[in-house]
Amino acid sequence: MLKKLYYLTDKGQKEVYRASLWLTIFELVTTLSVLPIFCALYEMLMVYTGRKNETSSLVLYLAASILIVVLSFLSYKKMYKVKYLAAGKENCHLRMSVADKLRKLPESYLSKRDLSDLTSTVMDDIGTIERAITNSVAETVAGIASGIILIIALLFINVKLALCLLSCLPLAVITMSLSNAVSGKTNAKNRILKLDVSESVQEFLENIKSLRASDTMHEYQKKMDYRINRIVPRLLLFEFLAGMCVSVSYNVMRLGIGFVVICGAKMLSKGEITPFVFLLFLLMSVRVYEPLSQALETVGALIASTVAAGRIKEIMEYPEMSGSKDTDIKAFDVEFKNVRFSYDDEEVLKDVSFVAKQGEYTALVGPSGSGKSTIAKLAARFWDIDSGRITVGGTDVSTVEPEELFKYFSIVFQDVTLFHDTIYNNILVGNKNATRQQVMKAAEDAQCMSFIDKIPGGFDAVIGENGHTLSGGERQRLSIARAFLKDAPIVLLDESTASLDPETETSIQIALERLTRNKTVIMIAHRLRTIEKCDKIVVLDEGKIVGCGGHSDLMANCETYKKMQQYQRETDIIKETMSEKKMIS
Ligand SMILES: Nc1ncnc2c1ncn2[C@@H]1O[C@H](COP(=O)(O)OP(=O)(O)OP(=O)(O)O)[C@@H](O)[C@H]1O
Repeated sequence: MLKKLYYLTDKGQKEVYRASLWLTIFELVTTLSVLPIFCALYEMLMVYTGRKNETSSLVLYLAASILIVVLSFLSYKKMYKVKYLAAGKENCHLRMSVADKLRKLPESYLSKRDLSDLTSTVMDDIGTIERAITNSVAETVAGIASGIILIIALLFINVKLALCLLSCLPLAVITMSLSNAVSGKTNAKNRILKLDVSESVQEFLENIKSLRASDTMHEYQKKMDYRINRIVPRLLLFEFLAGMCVSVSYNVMRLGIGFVVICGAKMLSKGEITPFVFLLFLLMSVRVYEPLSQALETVGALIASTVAAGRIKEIMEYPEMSGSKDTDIKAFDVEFKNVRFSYDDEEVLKDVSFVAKQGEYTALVGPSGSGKSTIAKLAARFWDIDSGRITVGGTDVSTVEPEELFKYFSIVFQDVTLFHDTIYNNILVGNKNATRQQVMKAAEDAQCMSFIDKIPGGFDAVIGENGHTLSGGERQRLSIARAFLKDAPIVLLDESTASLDPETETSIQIALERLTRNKTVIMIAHRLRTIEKCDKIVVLDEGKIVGCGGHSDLMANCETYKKMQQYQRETDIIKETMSEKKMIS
């Protein structure tokens, strides 16, 4: 059961149960530890009141006490070791499993989930599960088990007194269950609010430059303060209510001790029980509640951990994009046949059909939002399509495992993702088996050396989170270097030279020509100048293909393309006029 709930390994589950067993032994031994002292005191009292002649068993009680102390130490040590080792290992295993699963999930899932939300699941929810394994599971199991064993023992000694002791237990359990149910729901709501706060902080940090530039920093901070302040009273109320319910149920449960005192005194006066039994019950009543209170307390944390486990479950059970790993694609024409695709409910590609041939350049052009980047991503199976077929060398991409398919693609997107690592390792992402020489050659081909040479540390310089120490053009060149290193047969270029100055752009274009020779190239470019020589230009408008052919064909037959060319010329004239004015002034 635990294994299913917390995604434990077989070994992890066994270890948690072992820890629970050792803790139960510890609880029972701790409870028993008062017995030899009690018996010794009772015997001394008997001698003092003249009911017995001498204290014959004191040495025996002393030996029992020592044995109990040793047993209690050993069982606690064993429990501690097993529990913390298991929790550490399982935590590590779960994080790796979630990361592995996220890697296999389709973009359709990842794009729906907010980054803070996913981070919170990977960090906080797994942390909650680790705490549940470390602090709650063994405590709850041991609390309930040792509580039941002690109650059974007391029932054997005297049923009536034992029932007096337990009389308030159902009420305490109901109070605690209610509190747990309420705090479970409140906790879920609080998490949403906490997430909202962390999202707003993240958004603030990411957009700090834009906020400064637009002079809206103060207003934004006010909104953020509001979001943070909104959550504080809720959290305080939650803590207060949870604490109150716990203390009410403790006290309700402890009312049973009062009943034992009243009922026991009456029974003693009537001679129904001996003073020994009465005193034993008084002593045990206090002890019997310890494990039960502990179980009631930790069961709340366990319930809270099931919410976290539910979120992990959602990720772990989300269907992966499956497919064969044993594909041997030999030809690399990329073909779209009657492809329809929607993000959520909105259809963004409507019956798209075209072939990007191996050894040719196929350009995708069209107004912003017409679906160019979506087509490029679908070719590499970032999403699965609604209907139609996308094939690479005749193999339907939906039958190929995404990571296997990815081997055939080199991709340079507009939004470059870099890692907080060295320049060298960032290029190595393209092909982790490449030699240092190959990495350096790729960097040279992508025109990276001009800036790498100037950075202290060169290839081994760390470039910060997402390469924030580099300019847009430098980041883009690193991503092109990765593509060079990968040298895959299909190349997707999405505005790959958009952030480069004209001089670097020209030299990269030359290098890209070398990279893409004899390959299937699908390129997206807003500047039509860069695609006029392409073998095929696919013109898109609102998700439909409205023209397909060479530049001169399209100039003759495609209105959308003609209009785009006209806009491009007008933009070029405006730019030229502006730069002339700049030079004159
Ligand atoms: N992850 C997403 N979730 C929902 N809708 C999306 C997503 N990505 C893109 N879209 C929408 O799909 C449509 C096509 O987007 P796409 O990025 O493919 O267009 P594009 O032609 O490449 O645009 P641009 O030239 O501006 O980059 C747009 O309406 C866009 O808002």
